[in-house]
Amino acid sequence: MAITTASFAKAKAQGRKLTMLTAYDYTTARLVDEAGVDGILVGDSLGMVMLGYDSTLPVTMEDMIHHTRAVTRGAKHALVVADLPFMAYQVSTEQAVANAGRLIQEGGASAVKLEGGVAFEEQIAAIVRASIPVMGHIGLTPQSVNAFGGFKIQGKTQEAAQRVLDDARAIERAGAFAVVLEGIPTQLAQRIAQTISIPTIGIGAGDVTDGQILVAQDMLGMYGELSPKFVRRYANIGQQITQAISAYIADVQSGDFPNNEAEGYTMDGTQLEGLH
Ligand SMILES: Nc1nc(=O)c2c([nH]1)NC[C@@H]1CN(c3ccc(C(=O)N[C@@H](CCC(=O)O)C(=O)O)cc3)CN21
Ligand SMILES: CC(C)C(=O)C(=O)O
Ligand SMILES: [Mg+2]
Repeated sequence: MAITTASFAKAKAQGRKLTMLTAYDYTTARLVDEAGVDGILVGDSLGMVMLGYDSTLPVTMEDMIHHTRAVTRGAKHALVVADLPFMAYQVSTEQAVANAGRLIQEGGASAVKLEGGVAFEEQIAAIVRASIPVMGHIGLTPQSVNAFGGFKIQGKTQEAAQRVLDDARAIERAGAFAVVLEGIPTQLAQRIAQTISIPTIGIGAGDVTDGQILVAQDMLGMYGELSPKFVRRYANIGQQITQAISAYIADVQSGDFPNNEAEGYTMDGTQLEGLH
């Protein structure tokens, strides 16, 4: 059975931890989906991991739709959530609803995610009114990298923690079905998880949230340019890829690959005699 936003609420009610990972392409979506995660996020982190930018700010709606289409073709079970990129929802509520609609209609996503709480309560409520489920995202919101002066943990002082808690309440009030808590102290994440009734999905927010999310390439050891403390490395796929490619280069150069019996094709030799 396919996962829905109702499955997220049910998991929280039953105390079953929710699992999410990112995917940006068909092949990865299939692998992540077959392993059995509840949700797949087509994150705007694809700008860094897939496109080589040093932040998520250059990512466009066209980028998001292109990758979301690939992921939705590969995901048979998990709920696919797509990020609204920087400037797709900040300018006006009308633009926010229209762009959320494109991720659903053109991308095939089942829900959208946007960063911020109090400041975008109106946008969230309007997208929800258009029958599009919304996931909130607060704390270390990467689209605010310039305002934060870097990818810095948020909510460490009373004033900063109050802002994050107010954002969480605004997101719940606006009708979001879940919220990502990123890069905040575990004690603050616990307070938020106790205060709001919708599922909380943590990344760098400790073990107190209703679920967890990571960037797949981070936990698989395929993307070395960031090493946030919250990433646990479950494999070293990047190293395995480099080793496999080095072996291929050596085999071609030595004449070991290809082997004509194992990896080549033959024809009836008499057919060659007629060639001129
Ligand atoms: N591959 C990837 N993984 C991510 O988790 C991710 C992206 N890309 N792109 C968008 C944002 C950027 N993110 C980041 C990037 C760096 C840190 C980081 O270095 N954090 C410091 C904390 C510094 C402090 O204490 O304030 C760390 O040491 O963990 C955290 C989140 C999370 N997101
Ligand atoms: C890290 C997650 C929450 C995200 O927003 C992304 O991958 O873009
Ligand atoms: Mg994102």
